[in-house]
Parts: sequence; structure tokens; C-alpha cells
Amino acid sequence: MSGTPTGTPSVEQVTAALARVNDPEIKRPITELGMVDDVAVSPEGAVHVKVLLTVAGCPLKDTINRDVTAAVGGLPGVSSVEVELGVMNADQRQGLQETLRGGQAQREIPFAQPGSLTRVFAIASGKGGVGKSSVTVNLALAMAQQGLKVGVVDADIYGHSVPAMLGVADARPTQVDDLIMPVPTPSGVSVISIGMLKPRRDQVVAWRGPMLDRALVQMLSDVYWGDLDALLLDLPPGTGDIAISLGQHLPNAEVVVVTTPQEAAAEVAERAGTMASMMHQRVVGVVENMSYFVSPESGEKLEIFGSGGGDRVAATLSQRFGYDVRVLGRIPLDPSLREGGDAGKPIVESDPTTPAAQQLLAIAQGLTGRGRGLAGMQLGLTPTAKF
Ligand SMILES: Nc1ncnc2c1ncn2[C@@H]1O[C@H](COP(=O)(O)OP(=O)(O)OP(=O)(O)O)[C@@H](O)[C@H]1O
Repeated sequence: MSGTPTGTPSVEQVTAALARVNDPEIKRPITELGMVDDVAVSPEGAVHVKVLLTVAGCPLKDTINRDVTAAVGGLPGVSSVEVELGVMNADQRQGLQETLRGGQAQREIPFAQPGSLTRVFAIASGKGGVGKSSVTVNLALAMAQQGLKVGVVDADIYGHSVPAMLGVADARPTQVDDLIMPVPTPSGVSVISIGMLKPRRDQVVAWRGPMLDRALVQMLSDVYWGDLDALLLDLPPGTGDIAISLGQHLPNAEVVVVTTPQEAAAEVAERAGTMASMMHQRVVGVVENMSYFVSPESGEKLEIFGSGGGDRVAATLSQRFGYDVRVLGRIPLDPSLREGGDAGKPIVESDPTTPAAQQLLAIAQGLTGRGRGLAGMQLGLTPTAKF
């Protein structure tokens, strides 16, 4: 489409430029989401754009303002850009929700639908503190580095540490009526945490089965995840209510069991793996974390937590399930892994050449690189599970 006779862009050309601006949370063009309310171009090339935010006080309004200004300001003949920010009314928000739900009024878990192309990985452990959350965030980032669209659900009611590890500790999700936007993180993965659903951040969660179940379903169905290639869930340690709920709602989840080399940790990890199998989920492998420490002085490999835990869990689960459960990788103890987590910059991003990061990158590759053949499929014991 050509511009106006005076050389200024037409409204259509401005709109076409706006179609290249994505809403930072929904990750779709603002033009598709009904967010562009008005476009006007003066004969002198001054452009006025009215953008409707989904909610008042949208935390990302500055990003939207900047992206719109940059997209329109780059057009030839534009002398100035004025962005007016408004807020959607109830009807417009309703329309947005319908667009996002693909016209479906009913809320459902998209990842449990037949034909869903999202790989769901549940990261489980027998006991706390073995590094399950660290493994989850690093695998998520490693998969994002492979070019995949990745979401993370922090379902660990005891320790929701995932947002901090991803650099969004204090973020709260934007809510458009009853649709929740996952929080975008600097590394490109989106996250929602059970901690974000609490009315107050410092509130202690004392939820029992049904409330936890509702919280899990909410994180899976009320959150607009868009088209994800992979969804990773950080489960609470052990074999509690969340593990049961997950088995019921997402039987197609592939379970990764994290353990340390220690005998006691391995024993409870076996229970967590067995629980997943009872819920008809497939255990795709074992990650042995804190496997060893290389002394910086002598270069000696010190087995601080003993040895053999990963192999033991893999052997026991293989024997119990009658299919091969492999050790996917062994991650050494590395202070920079902890520091990366504390700083909100996981090690695969902050220190990717370390042996720990290399192991995590290889584990992610092993999980996603495998085709969608039989090896990646759930056992097929439930009618809902198709992959
Ligand atoms: N390989 C490692 N090297 C050094 N520190 C590690 C390693 N793995 C985990 N850590 C550190 O150990 C602590 C516990 O890890 P993390 O929170 O990931 O465990 P978790 O199993 O998710 O615990 P919880 O279930 O209690 O939340 C964190 O401080 C983390 O930085």
C-alpha cells in the first residue's frame, strides 16, 4: 500500500507496523488482540495511536508504549508519535478472552487435550533440597535456548523458589477478569507460581487436597499459555496431593526424577517415581544432582553425598516398570549454580561452559531431542492420553 500524496504514511501502513508489535505477556500482535483502538495521521506526519491496555495499571505498559513508538516512528514520513494509553472495557475484555480461548467458553486444560503438541515435563523428587527447582529452571532455559517456547509452573507449595531463580521474584501476574497472564521473564520463558495465586505474598499456604487441586487446575487452565512447545512443572517433594492431582489432570506428563547420590535420597526418589507410574505417567529418566565436587586446589573429584543414588533409582524403576529408565545426567556441585539461582540468572545462562551447565544442557537436549516416537509416549493406559 502506498503512502499519502504528501509522503506521510497512511492509516493502513501505520496499522501494518503496529501488527509487528506483540503484547509482551500474551505474545501476540496487539492488532489481533483488539488493543489498537484508534490510529490518526496528520498531514504533517504526526501519528496518534490509541492503545487499550487489558487492565488498568498494566505492569508492562511502558514496554508497549516503547514498542509502539519504535514501530511507528520507523516508518518513512513520520514526524512524531503520540501513544495514548486507555483501558479495555468489560465487553472488550470479554472479546479478548474469547479470542485467546479460541472461541471456547469452557475452561479446559489445553495440554491434556488430544492432539496437544506441548511436551509436559514434571520434575519430581522424593525429598526437598535435592535441587529440583534448580534443575527445573535450568532445563527450561536450556530448552528456550534451543528455540522452543517454554512455560514453567511452580507447583512447589513448600518452597516456591522458581520465580526468584528466573529473576522475577516479586512479579505478580496480570489478570484480565478470570484469565491470568503468565509472567514473562528476561530469558524468554513464562512462569506462573502457586505463590503468585496467594492473596498475600507472605501468607503461609496451608492448603489441603481440594484447594491444591484447584490451584493446579487454575495454573493450567486459567492461565493463557499460548502455544508452548514444552511446559515444565516443579512439583513439591514427595508423593502428596499435588502429585495425585497432576496425575489425574495431566496423565500425559513425562516425569523426571531428581535425586542426589545419597542412599536415603534415592530411596524416597524411588517412591516418587513409583507414584508417578501409579498415576499412569511415564518416568522418562533420573537426574543425579550434587553428584560430586571437583576440588579447585587439587582437581580431585570428591563424592560429598556418596555415590550410586542415580543408578540405583534408575535400576529400581526400570525393574519395577518393565521399561528402561535411564540416568539422564549427573550434575556436579558448583557454587556458581547456587549463585546463578540466587541472582535470578540460572547457570546455563550465566556460566554455560561449566560442567554443571553442560550437563543440564545435555539433559535438556536428551529430553527434547527425542522424537515424538514411542519412547516419548505415555503408557496409553488412560483414554485421555494422546500425544
Ligand atoms: N549442583 C548444585 N551445586 C550447588 N548448589 C546447588 C546445586 N543444586 C542445587 N543447589 C542449591 O541447593 C539449594 C536447594 O536447591 P533447590 O531449591 O533447587 O532444591 P529443591 O529440591 O527444589 O528444594 P525444595 O523442594 O525444598 O524447594 C539451593 O540453594 C540451590 O542453589
